Amino acid sequence: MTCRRLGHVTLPTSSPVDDKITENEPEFCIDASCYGNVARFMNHSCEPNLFIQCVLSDHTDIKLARVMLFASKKIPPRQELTYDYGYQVDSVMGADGNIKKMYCHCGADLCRKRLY
Ligand SMILES: C[S@@+](CC[C@H](N)C(=O)[O-])C[C@H]1O[C@@H](n2cnc3c(N)ncnc32)[C@H](O)[C@@H]1O
Repeated sequence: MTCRRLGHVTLPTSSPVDDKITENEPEFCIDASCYGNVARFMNHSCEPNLFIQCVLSDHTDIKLARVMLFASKKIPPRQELTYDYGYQVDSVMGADGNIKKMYCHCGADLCRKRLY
């Protein structure tokens, strides 16, 4: 099964002795291809009005933190909610092993031009 990311969320690895997981590799990703909530419709922007944060609420397992979005500025009514997906350019590989590119259309003045 391929893993389609809603956002690039990196959580700490479970154990330093787990040699399958490197320090910079996320252990989990959010896959909204089959199921999701309204957040699956939020687009990326290089100048977003939301930021993403992992939050612990009713337990202390950092691996199962809730991924929450918070306003980073005052957002007028009817303005699109966006966050920075946080991909590094050239960090996404297709099933064929080739680096995948996705161009950004956020329209921000300081747009980085690539999602990944
Ligand atoms: C979580 S979905 C966002 C909702 C999606 N736009 C829709 O209509 O259902 C993520 C996908 O939206 C598109 N997308 C989101 N932000 C984008 C952006 N700034 N530039 C280009 N494509 C974007 C990409 O295809 C990306 O894989």
